Amino acid sequence: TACSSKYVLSQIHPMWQGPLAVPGGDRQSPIDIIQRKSVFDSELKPLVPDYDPDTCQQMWNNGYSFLVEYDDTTDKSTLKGGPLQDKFRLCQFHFHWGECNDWGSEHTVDRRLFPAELHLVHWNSDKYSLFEEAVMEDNGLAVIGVFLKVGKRHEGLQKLVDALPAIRHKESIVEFTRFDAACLLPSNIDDYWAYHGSLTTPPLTESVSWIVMKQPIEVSHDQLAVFRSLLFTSAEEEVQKSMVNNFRVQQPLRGRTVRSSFS
Ligand SMILES: N=Nc1ccc(S(N)(=O)=O)cc1
Ligand SMILES: [Zn+2]
Repeated sequence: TACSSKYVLSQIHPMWQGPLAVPGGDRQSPIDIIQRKSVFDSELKPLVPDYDPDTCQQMWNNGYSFLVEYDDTTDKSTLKGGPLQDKFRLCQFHFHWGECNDWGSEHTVDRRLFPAELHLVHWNSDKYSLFEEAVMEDNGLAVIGVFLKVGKRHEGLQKLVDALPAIRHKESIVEFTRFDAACLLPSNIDDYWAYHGSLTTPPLTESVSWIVMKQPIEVSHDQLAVFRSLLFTSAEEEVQKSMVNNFRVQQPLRGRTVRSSFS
């Protein structure tokens, strides 16, 4: 298959015929993180995620990825610390992945691609009252990126994998409760890179404080295969398209500095 050869992703996947770069955008995401060019910042504090599993509500297929959505009407599931000055509320998490294990992540580390990447999306509840407001503002959002690599089965992920067949098609939704998003974080959350960037899907707004974990989490080959059983297309459409390669290509750094919390 294309995955066996080192075939360059020359064709732009249908979903990316949209605006590949935002005109005038000079802090777009994702990026390649060049380790030797990142700058250690001793001021970076430990991250403090504090997630309440009771705020987990539903899981749905939005035609780009699948989202696990949290009740963000109160400060029950929050993130603070790290590079952040304010308190941020967890609103959803989702993933990006490839058609095979050779690629799929959005960020890369020294050009290394991972088979998938988790994004935990939070908005600044000290400054704004809705995600929709925060998404337009500088430092309105904080997204934690976690790389997935193929290895042992991830027990916490399995509850989520078991629910995926119920949302195969675009716009399908299923109740999904009592899920602790913290179980998807790596054991070491003190080592991360921090930089200012954007959403990686439309509206591509430059409002994100990115926090990319150094340590990947391990998931099994079979768990990733279930991600690939999802569809971009709704039940009504004649031609069904597998939901794979739902990642954006790396964007120019444009002079930004990537800070590291570790030396
Ligand atoms: N419209 N909401 C969005 C939220 C997060 C992201 S991402 N992939 O940057 O975390 C993209 C869009
Ligand atoms: Zn994402």
